[in-house]
Amino acid sequence: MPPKSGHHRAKNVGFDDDDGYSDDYLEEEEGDGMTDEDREQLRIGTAKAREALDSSITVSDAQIQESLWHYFYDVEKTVAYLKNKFAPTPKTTSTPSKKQKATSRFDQAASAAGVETNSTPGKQTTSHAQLGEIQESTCTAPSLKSLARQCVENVNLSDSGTSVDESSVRDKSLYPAFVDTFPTSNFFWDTPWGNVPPHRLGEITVEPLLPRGRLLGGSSKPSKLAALAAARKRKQDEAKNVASLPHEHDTRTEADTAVALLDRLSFKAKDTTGPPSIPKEAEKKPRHSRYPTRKRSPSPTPEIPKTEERPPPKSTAPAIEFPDLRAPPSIFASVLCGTSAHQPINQISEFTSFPLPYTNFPGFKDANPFANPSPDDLVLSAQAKGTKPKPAKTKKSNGEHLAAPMEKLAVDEIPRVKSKNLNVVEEFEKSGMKRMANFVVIGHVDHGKSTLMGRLLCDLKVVDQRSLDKLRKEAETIGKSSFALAWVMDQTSEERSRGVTVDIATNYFETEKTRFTILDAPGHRDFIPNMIAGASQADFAVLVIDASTNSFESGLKGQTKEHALLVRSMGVQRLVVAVNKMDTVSWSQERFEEISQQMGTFLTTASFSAKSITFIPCAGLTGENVTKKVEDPNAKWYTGETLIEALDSSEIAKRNIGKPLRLTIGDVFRGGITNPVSISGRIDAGSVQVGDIILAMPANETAAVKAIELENEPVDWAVAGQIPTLHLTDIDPVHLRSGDIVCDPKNAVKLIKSFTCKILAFEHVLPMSVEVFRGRLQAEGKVKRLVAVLNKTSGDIIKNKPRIVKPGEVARVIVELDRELPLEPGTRVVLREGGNTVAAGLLEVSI
Ligand SMILES: Nc1nc2c(ncn2[C@@H]2O[C@H](COP(=O)(O)OP(=O)(O)OP(=O)(O)O)[C@@H](O)[C@H]2O)c(=O)[nH]1
Repeated sequence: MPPKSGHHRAKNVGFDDDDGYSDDYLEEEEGDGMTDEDREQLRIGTAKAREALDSSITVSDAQIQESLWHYFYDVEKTVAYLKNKFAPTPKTTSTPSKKQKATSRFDQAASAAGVETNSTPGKQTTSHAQLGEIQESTCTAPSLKSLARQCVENVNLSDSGTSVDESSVRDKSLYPAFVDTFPTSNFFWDTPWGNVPPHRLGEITVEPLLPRGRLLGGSSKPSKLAALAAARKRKQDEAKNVASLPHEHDTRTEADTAVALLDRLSFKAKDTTGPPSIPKEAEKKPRHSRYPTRKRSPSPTPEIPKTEERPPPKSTAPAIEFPDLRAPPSIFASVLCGTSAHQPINQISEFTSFPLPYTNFPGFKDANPFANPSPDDLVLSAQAKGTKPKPAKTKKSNGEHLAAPMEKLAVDEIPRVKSKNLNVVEEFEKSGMKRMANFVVIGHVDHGKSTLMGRLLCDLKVVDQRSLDKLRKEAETIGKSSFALAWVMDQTSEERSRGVTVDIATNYFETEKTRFTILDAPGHRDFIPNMIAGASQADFAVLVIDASTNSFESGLKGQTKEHALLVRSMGVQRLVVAVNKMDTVSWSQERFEEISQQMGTFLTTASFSAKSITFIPCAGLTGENVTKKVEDPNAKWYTGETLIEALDSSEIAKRNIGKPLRLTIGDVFRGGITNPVSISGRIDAGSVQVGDIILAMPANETAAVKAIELENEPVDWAVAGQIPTLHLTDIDPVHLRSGDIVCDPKNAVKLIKSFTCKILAFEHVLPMSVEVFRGRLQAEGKVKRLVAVLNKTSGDIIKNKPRIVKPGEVARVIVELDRELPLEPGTRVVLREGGNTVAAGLLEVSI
């Protein structure tokens, strides 16, 4: 028969079914929905309870019935409750008048460390409606099956330690000792995290005895039905246990059970070595006279005992240890280290470390992993045996050890580049190398000098066809296709864009007899100094003349004559005259002979020997008669040499290899990574080898020759007539300029300010201001005095102290410089005035 009333329904409600109830539903069922059977049981129970109660106890029927209702018409329970509740005995101090918030574990720990807790006094009334919340917070430890049952009944027991309203305490009389002596806040007090002793491990399968709310559904307040159902279930369990226990007192048995549990937990409230937070006042105040042996555990206001007064803890007696304020070790750390670093060794037990399954194996316990050498030790010892180090040499004392490097720091004059000390003259003779010739290409602007040299290099395969095709394409791009061959020599962007040679361009080729160095000079008058620099390095000259109509004539008025005179005044005796662009005049024999006659007359006037002059008709653009015979039918009249044959047959002046080093710097290169300072120039006399110390003049600074390159190949030495590149060390680049003289420090060039010079006059020469050129070396000066006019051939004096020297005359003059220059007898100099060359000559004597 299904229950009809709420009471019946509550009896059949399992805990698990309670989740579906709400307070609203409870209120609705608690109306006057009692059945007749309920009313009859209440009436009979009331009569029996009235009989059992003493007359001294004043209680109303309604109160009796209320109790019967709670105890499911159990008269005996009801009477016990009513006696306890309404007995005239004085009220105990079990309920503090002031409700204070209990001290949490943290606060107790803080108190133990001398930190006052911030207890917040306040009233907190716990009602039956709050039962679930309280129980949830205090009795959820799964290991305390029986304890949880107690918690269900002791609704006034809270973690906060706050006593509840007197009227609402209905079960306190049943378990007062437990309530007063074991606040759950201390339950885990002596249990370090991760080191729960086995006997305190919880049983996960414990049935929930309390109605759950909140997260598990339902109301946050436990329903009355749920509380009654729990109480009924507890009653049934008690009935089973009571049968096997002495029948002295039911509640006492329950309390003893709790005491036994506390003993197992090593909880000694009476022990003087107990937790310092236990106040003595609390020990003096028994909560319930019926169970006076149990003391309440920490009071709300713990008293901090003085450390010095506390006796030393007995190691044998289990005691509650207040945790250190420092954070306990993690499980991982506990497994690794076994225990906290600051825990006393004598307290290390099996509970202080996380037990691992294999730790109980006898083999593991007896194992001593550090008894034998480790694998690393074995390997190291084996290695030590295999490669025994040789006995160390006796080390020098510290003083000797430090003295050795100091000796290396000694300053000496030995160059860092070691010289091979070669006899260069012998090396040169033994080498059997081809004769070497440097020629300068001179002539008026645009007469075809660069084009002619480009043709020569291409025909001699110095420049391959692919490179030439590339140059042609690039020249076509900017509309200067006719300059493609000239670009073989003119390699700077400025020269290519302007179509004009600016500086000396150097290139190399060789024939069967000779290794040639080309010095392509600029034809424009603005670059005469550069032309002079090139001419100063030349053994002979190639004068290029444009055979086109009017070009030859304009050249005579321009740099054709000037260049010829300059090279002659600088010592050049051999001259090859290339009558160029013969294709433009259809290889006219008349034109060629006209030019040859006019130029021959002029050149002989300029002190060139007729037999030292060779005229070659050619066309550089087409390549006719450059390296191969001309095939044009109009040129049948010419049966002479080609240009290359004329070059190869040129006589070369004797080298002054055995004399002291004299090198005219043609160019200075700075900033290379491997070679920070390099110079190039013709060796006028002497030789140089790697490791030599040289002297730069007029800077008067020495340097070491680190390396030598000749025609882009490294060599050990170089001799007069060659134009090497010297890589230097131990000198600042500021001391090296184009035109300076590099010489042997032991036979240095002197610096002079005035000298006697035999000149060939190009213009009228008077005592006058002039610019003095020695190659690229240049200085302001003046013709101070005219000494004499000389015979061109014999050099005899024709006239002393002339007032003027006419063009074409040879004279001896005294030149004075504004600054000192490295000059010596035999040096070729050029005198220029206002951009015109007025004379060139040979330095005779320094004054
Ligand atoms: N028709 C013809 N033109 C030539 C010949 N040689 C050179 N040219 C042209 O003459 C022009 C000038 O030639 P370049 O070689 O630059 O003359 P350059 O004497 O080197 O000039 P600078 O070095 O500036 O003094 C170019 O346009 C050439 O194509 C030739 O044999 N025949």
